[in-house]
Amino acid sequence: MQPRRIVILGSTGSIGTQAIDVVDGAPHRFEVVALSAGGGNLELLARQAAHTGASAVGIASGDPRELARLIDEAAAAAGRSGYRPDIISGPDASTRIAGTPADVVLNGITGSIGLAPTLAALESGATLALANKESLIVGGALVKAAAAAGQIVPVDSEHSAIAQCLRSGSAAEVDKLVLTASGGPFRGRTREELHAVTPQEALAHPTWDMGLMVTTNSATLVNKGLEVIEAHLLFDIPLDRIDVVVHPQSVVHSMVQFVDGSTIAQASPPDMRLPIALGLGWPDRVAKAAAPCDWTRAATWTFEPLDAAAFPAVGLAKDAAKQGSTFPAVFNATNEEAVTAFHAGRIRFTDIVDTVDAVLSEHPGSSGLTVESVLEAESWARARAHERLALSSL
Ligand SMILES: NC(=O)C1=CN([C@@H]2O[C@H](COP(=O)(O)OP(=O)(O)OC[C@H]3O[C@@H](n4cnc5c(N)ncnc54)[C@H](OP(=O)(O)O)[C@@H]3O)[C@@H](O)[C@H]2O)C=CC1
Ligand SMILES: CC(=O)[C@@H](O)[C@H](O)COP(=O)(O)O
Ligand SMILES: [Mn+2]
Repeated sequence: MQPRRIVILGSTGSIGTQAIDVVDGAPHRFEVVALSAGGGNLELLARQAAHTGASAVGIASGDPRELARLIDEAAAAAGRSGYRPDIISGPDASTRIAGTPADVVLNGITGSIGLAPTLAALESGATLALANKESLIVGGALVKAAAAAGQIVPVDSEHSAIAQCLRSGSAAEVDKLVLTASGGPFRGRTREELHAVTPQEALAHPTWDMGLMVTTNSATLVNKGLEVIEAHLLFDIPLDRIDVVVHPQSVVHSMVQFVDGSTIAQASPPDMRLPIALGLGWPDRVAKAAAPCDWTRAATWTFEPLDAAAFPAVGLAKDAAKQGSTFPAVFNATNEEAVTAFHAGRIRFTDIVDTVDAVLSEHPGSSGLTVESVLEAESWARARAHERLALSSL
């Protein structure tokens, strides 16, 4: 059997680098044909290109001649002298790279900037292994309409877990989806105790090592809010039948409760290489993608309710999804701006979700959902967030 041709968007990030690990571990199953990144780490991208032999490499910003020079250097060091991939540069580089002929496109870009690449990957006919949850959430019905049945395979750990649990029952037998949340680094704190937490503390995730945006979103529980919308869109389950439970160990990645009272859960130590490998190989598993649970050692798994007073983000996200149209895009875009302001030291931690709440409550909505209306709502939300954040003080 020929190896599957894989495109990796966001190859220099947490998801992207782990995807290359997965490919390295199963060279008979996968080959990388194209890579893209933002351009913030040209050295790493050049080494990845020389290592994988990808035929095309894209960057959103940065000097393409410098990238070519670094690739030459990295290729010589890797014993691949003369290797010269096509280099594509500019804001639409990942969208163009997403159209490279391939079997699977992994979207590991951060943020709603991933929407156009997601749509381009779907248009190409390849399977879309989706880590970039934001593109599905902001694009909503647009992304779903662009996807053939089964064309989107979730990589997000909770949704990969649910997809695995759903193999044991039909959609009509599902009572509830139950998403687990680690609770983040501030689990157990009151709202008052959250005001003064620092960016450094927010980035100390208890169980996962991830990029800055998703790690911060885990600390505010915005990530879980986004994931409830993501589950609703991926699995067509109504929002009021999607619950969140706090599970600090991050070993049970989510569960499906069936109508007869049975619950099927997926468990494995927290390691994204498992859902990435399943996303690339779907529906087949990749042997030894990650270490399994060690059943010879004592272990305790705990579950507790979410404290919605201290962490209102999940409720806000559900409300935004119920309002529909461009509300989820406004939720996400405002959050992206507020997280950036928090890490720049301009606002307090609790201002992040308060700003999302305030901007959502001002949003007039949009009569239809098109790429243009999403982009317009996002730029309205980003501008409105900036106005509000300028008024916030530490
Ligand atoms: N990390 C994880 O374990 C998990 C992540 N996810 C989701 O996966 C996505 C990626 O997360 P993560 O890997 O942590 O993020 P990182 O911040 O680690 O990586 C983001 C990647 O996106 C690239 N990028 C940034 N801007 C652009 C752009 N304009 N065009 C193309 N590429 C761009 C970056 O390139 P560069 O930095 O080189 O400029 C980098 O390669 C997010 O949606 C996240 O929510 C979901 C579940 C788990
Ligand atoms: C690994 C993964 O899928 C992340 O999205 C994870 O869910 C973050 O953990 P919490 O949001 O549960 O803290
Ligand atoms: Mn997740």
